[in-house]
Amino acid sequence: MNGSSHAKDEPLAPDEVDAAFLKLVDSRHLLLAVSGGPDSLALLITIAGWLDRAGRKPRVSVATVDHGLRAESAAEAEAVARISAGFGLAHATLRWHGEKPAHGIQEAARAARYRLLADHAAAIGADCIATAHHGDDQAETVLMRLAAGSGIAGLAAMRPRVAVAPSLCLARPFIAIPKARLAATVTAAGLVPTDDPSNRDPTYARARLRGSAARAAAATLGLTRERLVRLAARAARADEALASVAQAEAARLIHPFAEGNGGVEILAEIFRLPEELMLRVLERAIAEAAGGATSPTVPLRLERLEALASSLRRAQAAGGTMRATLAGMLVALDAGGRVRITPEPPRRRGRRAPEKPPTSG
Ligand SMILES: Nc1ncnc2c1ncn2[C@@H]1O[C@H](COP(=O)(O)OP(=O)(O)OP(=O)(O)O)[C@@H](O)[C@H]1O
Repeated sequence: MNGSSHAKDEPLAPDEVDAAFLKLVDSRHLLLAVSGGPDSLALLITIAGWLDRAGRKPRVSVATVDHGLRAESAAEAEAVARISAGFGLAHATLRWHGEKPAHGIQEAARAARYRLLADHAAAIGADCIATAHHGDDQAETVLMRLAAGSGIAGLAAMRPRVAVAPSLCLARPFIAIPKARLAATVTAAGLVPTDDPSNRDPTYARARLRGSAARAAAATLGLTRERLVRLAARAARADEALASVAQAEAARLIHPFAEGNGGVEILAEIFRLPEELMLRVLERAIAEAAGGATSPTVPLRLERLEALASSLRRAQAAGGTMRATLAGMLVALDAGGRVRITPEPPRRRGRRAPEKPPTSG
């Protein structure tokens, strides 16, 4: 599936397509996110072929988001609508009507795009959105995460399939497939994709990384797309295993804090866990204390979590107590080694103190 045994400009073969869509067979209704660019047109073309071959066929619909940022965008959405109709697939154009910010337009457009797609999925009863993120996107993401010194979860980069809401998943069937193979698939089908000039704008981080300097540096180190994609898959595998053990440990060690106002208590056994599991249980406890969530919803910076965990360990080893704040939560270690996490009391107006570093006592 990494395309290594295929020429780089070879269209996707049916068995590669079937392997890519394997994780989507249990979906009831798929919503394809198709911009009209080469990657997502390949998604449209190959899924149509796959539907002809597949035993169990999910219902498939298509949507194009018209961000209204370029003069051609309406015509591009119409072109996708026509191609979809040619394959017998329902298509909707979703327009971004909200206020457009002067700065950070790409980020705002992206957030609007995912919101419009999720709302449309709910409206038509789709249980999964499929995008055409590919191996080149994945390799870039892994490179950025490496450069940022990310942990295992970060190095796993974009997952082939994730739950984004209780009844909605986001699937990326092409995540291990080179971009050139997608373009070749579109060309072989005789279709002409649209060209989005913002993909080459050097002011955007992702596009910047596509710059020749970064690619050359990565190639010198042997960081090929194929290897980076493989690293992400292996990191995802390790991350899933760690997440499932962490979930079991969290269920065992985290309990509601009876006296408090929605806080939680972690049993002292947390200090016997390996560091990585301790961090994950701590993160989950903070998320639960923050909103009763069963999975972490508060994105915490790994460095801050690591600093908190090491302060807690030091204080516990010395038999002391400790208080610290993190992400609006008060974290308190008692002399018995229990860690209680409660929402920080509201600060007095006009006296917003900087977040306190951990203090041990
Ligand atoms: N206007 C659009 N309408 C529908 N789907 C889109 C649109 N733009 C992008 N997509 C979907 O999102 C995928 C990724 O697109 P792109 O690489 O441009 O996203 P991005 O801006 O880099 O952000 P991210 O990768 O985080 O989604 C595309 O392959 C396509 O499936």
